[in-house]
Amino acid sequence: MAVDLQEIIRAREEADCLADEAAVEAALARLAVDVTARLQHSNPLVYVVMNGGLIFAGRLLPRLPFPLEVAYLHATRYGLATHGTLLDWRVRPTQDLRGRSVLVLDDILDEGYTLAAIVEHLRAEGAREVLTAVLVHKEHERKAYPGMRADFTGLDIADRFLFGCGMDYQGYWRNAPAIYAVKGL
Ligand SMILES: O=P(O)(O)OC[C@H]1O[C@H](OP(=O)(O)OP(=O)(O)O)[C@H](O)[C@@H]1O
Ligand SMILES: Nc1nc2[nH]cnc2c(=O)[nH]1
Repeated sequence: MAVDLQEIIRAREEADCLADEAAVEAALARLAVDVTARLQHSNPLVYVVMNGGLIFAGRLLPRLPFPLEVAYLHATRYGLATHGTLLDWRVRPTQDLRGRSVLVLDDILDEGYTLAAIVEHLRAEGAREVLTAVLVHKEHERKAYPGMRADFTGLDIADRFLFGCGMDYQGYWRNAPAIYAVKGL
């Protein structure tokens, strides 16, 4: 079905801004300090979770002043919907992970099933340790397991349907530099 671009533009205009550009920048700066302290001597392999992790990784990685390698994997469970279903692996990791420190970067930990499945897979492939970093932790009690959090979190944000900073609305607005909630969702 063709996308109604006017509706996409209206969604952005009517959205609530829950974290402005300054808040996102400050969160990235904090994350960079914490990730550096933890991983600067670990020669990590950094996995970007496509598509949502793309913008987060592009903004965080240049702030990390130590040697690291970057790779990507692609797993999705939302598609264009606002509710998640089964995880669909589109590109699995291909690197040799045995003995490696791995850092997974994604835009959001919502219910956490995506990150939980990715971490389980990377561990099964022999990674020495798997750490996770997300720009956004969504505040609710429906996590894959109680109290689930990433190892590094940029911002805790309300239980709304979000877009911007890598998160999409109907496939659009991943490019928005701040974090918005769709009106009514
Ligand atoms: O914590 P969860 O409830 O599992 O949801 C989080 C996942 O949902 C989004 O991906 P999505 O499936 O929308 O694919 P995308 O990255 O291509 O947008 C997001 O990028 C995370 O990977
Ligand atoms: N765009 C977007 N993707 C998600 N995946 C899981 N939660 C969200 C969300 O709030 N927004």
